[in-house]
Amino acid sequence: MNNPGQKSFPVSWDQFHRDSRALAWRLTSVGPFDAIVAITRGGLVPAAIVARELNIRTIESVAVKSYDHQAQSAIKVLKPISQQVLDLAQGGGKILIVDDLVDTGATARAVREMLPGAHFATVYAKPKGREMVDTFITEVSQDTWIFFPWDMDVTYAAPISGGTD
Ligand SMILES: O=P(O)(O)OC[C@H]1O[C@H](OP(=O)(O)OP(=O)(O)O)[C@H](O)[C@@H]1O
Ligand SMILES: Nc1nc2[nH]cnc2c(=O)[nH]1
Ligand SMILES: [Mg+2]
Repeated sequence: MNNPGQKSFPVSWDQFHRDSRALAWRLTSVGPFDAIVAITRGGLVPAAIVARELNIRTIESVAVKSYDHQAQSAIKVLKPISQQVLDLAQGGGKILIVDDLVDTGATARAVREMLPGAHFATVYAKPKGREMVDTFITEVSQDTWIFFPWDMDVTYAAPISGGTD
């Protein structure tokens, strides 16, 4: 659930797929890329969609945890980027880092430090973190909580005019 006073922006699977495809389209003018690094867990789904669209077969993950539910805590690197992908970047390979969203930018900053020359892309961006991202599709306000389709279920909605059916 979102915090009181916070707006919510629920995203369906269809919309997420469309927005991730739009991100892939935008990235066609930046690539080609030799590898994708997905920031788990939220970056895994857009990374798969972008990889399919841009025909990228080398996909690495980095596990960074910055939130317990909606409370932000210190950044923890639970799984670093493999030496193979770091070597690829060192040797001049073009790396694309993908995440679902940037909020404060703390996660993006931490991963950018691991791969300074990489291109950083997210589907959604909030103003505080926008500067950390090279390419994104949709900006939402800082006081909005984005609900992703994998965090939601189909449920009853009361009529706009009130009542129960
Ligand atoms: O810009 P920031 O303020 O750092 O927030 C953005 C990060 O927060 C969420 O991940 P989270 O750490 O909640 O983990 P998850 O991807 O496993 O849900 C989201 O997927 C981003 O990775
Ligand atoms: N699901 C979700 N995770 C986040 N992590 C940081 N901001 C957000 C957000 O708006 N939605
Ligand atoms: Mg994440």
